Amino acid sequence: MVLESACYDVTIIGGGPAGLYSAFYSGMRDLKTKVIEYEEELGGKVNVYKEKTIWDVGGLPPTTGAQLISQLTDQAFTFQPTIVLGEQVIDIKKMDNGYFHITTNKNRDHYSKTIILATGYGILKQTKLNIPGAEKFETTNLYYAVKELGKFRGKDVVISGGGNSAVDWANELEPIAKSVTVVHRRDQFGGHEKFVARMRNSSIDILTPYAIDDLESSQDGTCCIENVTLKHCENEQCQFRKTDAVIVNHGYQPDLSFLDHNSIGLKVEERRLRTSNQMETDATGIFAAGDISNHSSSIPLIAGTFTDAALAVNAAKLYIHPDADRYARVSSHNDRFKSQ
Ligand SMILES: Cc1cc2nc3c(=O)[nH]c(=O)nc-3n(C[C@H](O)[C@H](O)[C@H](O)COP(=O)(O)OP(=O)(O)OC[C@H]3O[C@@H](n4cnc5c(N)ncnc54)[C@H](O)[C@@H]3O)c2cc1C
Repeated sequence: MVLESACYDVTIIGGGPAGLYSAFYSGMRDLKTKVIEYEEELGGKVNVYKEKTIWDVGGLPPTTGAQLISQLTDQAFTFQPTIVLGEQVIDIKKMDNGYFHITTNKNRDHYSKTIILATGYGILKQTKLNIPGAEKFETTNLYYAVKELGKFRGKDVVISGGGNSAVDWANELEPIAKSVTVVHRRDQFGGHEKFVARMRNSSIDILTPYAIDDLESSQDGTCCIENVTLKHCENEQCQFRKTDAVIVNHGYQPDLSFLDHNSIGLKVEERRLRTSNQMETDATGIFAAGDISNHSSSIPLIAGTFTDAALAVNAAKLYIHPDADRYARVSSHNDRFKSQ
């Protein structure tokens, strides 16, 4: 028997942009709210690009990832939700009274009338370089994320990868590094056309179709990479680069295993959850927002998470209180702000 006082109206799983905005919006709708996040910090994927400039959130001047996290977190705390950090949700069950029982890897139990899944593509593990012994350089000059741009000032940097991240980091580093070489298996790059064009028209040395084949350690006993061997993917000819830092952006292997084996009817298709345009999943009482949600208008960008979050919270409100207003009122008319 679960005490009503231990039960939340809404439990949001994931503390990235979708989860943080859901927490704010849920407070606006006067719902008792909890956020459960696996990492020890809020912000979701934005934590991997804290120093990158984000240009495409409406109404915000170009903002760093760190600033965006700070502002989203402040906003999420407006109505004092309960925040649980460092816990991975591993199971969700529906109880006889219709409430949800959520279990985490810390053997803790959480109870909720509704759930908003804001897990992104899941817990992210970076795809590592497939070269024996590469891991020993991770404490020196092999990077899977750029947390501090200043570290690369005046350095010869090799970036491996051809997606958004590789292109963005190449452009961000070009003005401050001594040299930037981008190595990619294909001739085509992902990301916004404008940023790919900027990379191609800069001093960045682009090598395609090449891949890193070997890392050579320095002789001074510091366990740093000093040279990289780059192999042509078709004719296998090699090029060599002296380097101070290697950045690898080969994407992520996401862990969404708790949804793969769920007993409540959630359907995962290509690592995303099928949702209606009101953010309902296939399991009644469970809604989704952000990158995890797959609906006809979904867009895997920060701006898209905000609309999803508002829709998911409104749907959760109606699920608990069918007579409630369908939408929250304009924020300046919202009763909750009269006391702020
Ligand atoms: C390098 C890079 C650059 C980007 N640049 C931009 C940009 O410039 N502009 C833009 O609009 N978008 C950008 N994006 C995309 C943007 O970051 C995502 O669209 C956004 O973060 C999605 O937010 P989300 O809350 O849905 O998911 P996420 O940010 O992925 O957050 C999900 C959270 O859920 C947690 N979680 C997952 N599973 C569990 C579990 N079982 N239990 C507990 N917690 C769990 C995760 O730890 C994570 O913190 C970029 C993405 C990357 C990778």
